[in-house]
Amino acid sequence: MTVGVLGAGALGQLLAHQLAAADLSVTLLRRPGTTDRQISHTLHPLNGPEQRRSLTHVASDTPLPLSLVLVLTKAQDCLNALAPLLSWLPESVPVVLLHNGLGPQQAAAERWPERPWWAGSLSDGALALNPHTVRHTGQGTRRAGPLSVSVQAMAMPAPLAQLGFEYDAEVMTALWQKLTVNLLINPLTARDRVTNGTLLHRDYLATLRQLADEAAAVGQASGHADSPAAILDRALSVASATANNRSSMLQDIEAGRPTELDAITGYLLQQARRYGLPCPGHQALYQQLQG
Ligand SMILES: NC(=O)C1=CN([C@@H]2O[C@H](COP(=O)(O)OP(=O)(O)OC[C@H]3O[C@@H](n4cnc5c(N)ncnc54)[C@H](OP(=O)(O)O)[C@@H]3O)[C@@H](O)[C@H]2O)C=CC1
Ligand SMILES: CC(C)(CO)C(=O)C(=O)O
Repeated sequence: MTVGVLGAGALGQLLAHQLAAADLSVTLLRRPGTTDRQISHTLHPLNGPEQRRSLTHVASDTPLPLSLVLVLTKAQDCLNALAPLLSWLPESVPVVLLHNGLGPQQAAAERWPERPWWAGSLSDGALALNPHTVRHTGQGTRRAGPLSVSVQAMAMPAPLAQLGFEYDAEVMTALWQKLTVNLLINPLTARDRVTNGTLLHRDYLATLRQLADEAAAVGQASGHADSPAAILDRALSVASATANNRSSMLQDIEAGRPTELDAITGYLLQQARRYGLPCPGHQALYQQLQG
């Protein structure tokens, strides 16, 4: 059986190489209408020489014997990318949503309630040098866990364990915590066009505190007991560990691509409206970065 990777970008290629290196069969699932073919891909790993592999590309609306699907599109593309695949994929095949941000996970589980949904997050760095060459720029932690109630008794699919994912029974907490990091780092670095480490300068502290306070209030209203201090500390330690990185939102803006703003700040603002909580700091960033 084969693992399907939907989203053949930076992270999708990295995980496809790593699955193939673990002797697992893997197929990159491309947009409908794409011609099926074998393509030579190159991985620049964290250590050691470059690796070349021939990877199979198949259009996502072509039925295949898949045992698992990893979804590595950007958040805003996730539901559209899933629709042609789920039109034929047997309902027993687990699907793992791995994009940043929140919102599409719940939307997918509501739209296709019979599916065994998993979700997770990675803090690796991966940079696509061209459509068939990827550089692994940072080893991160990887967590995944059940999203659907029907999956809660299931063991984690073996390929996830082989990729180094840790099982997390409370995956929504992990996703919330990753969201808070992205909420504090991504919009500010994208607005000011600065590296993550620039946010450690004292000029940013008052703004980061405000963003953490607002996020904590929304988190507490929606069931995440996360304090403003914990949110601020988490973001500052990630900014320090990734000081030279340009956040994914900044990279998207610089490349003229759509950003994941709606699944990050947009998601928080949607929850804030639901609970009647003001979030002027996040609202201002959203307006500055929108469109
Ligand atoms: N890169 C990184 O270091 C990290 C990324 N992440 C998160 O992982 C996710 C993926 O990131 P990344 O790999 O950088 O993103 P990329 O933009 O590099 O890749 C996204 C891929 O999704 C594909 N795609 C979009 N729509 C469809 C569709 N309808 N059908 C099939 N494929 C589709 C795109 O295909 P096409 O080429 O045809 O446009 C593209 O190859 C994001 O949520 C990101 O925030 C998390 C941690 C680190
Ligand atoms: C952790 C962080 C902020 C690293 O740059 C990230 O997830 C991103 O850029 O989207």
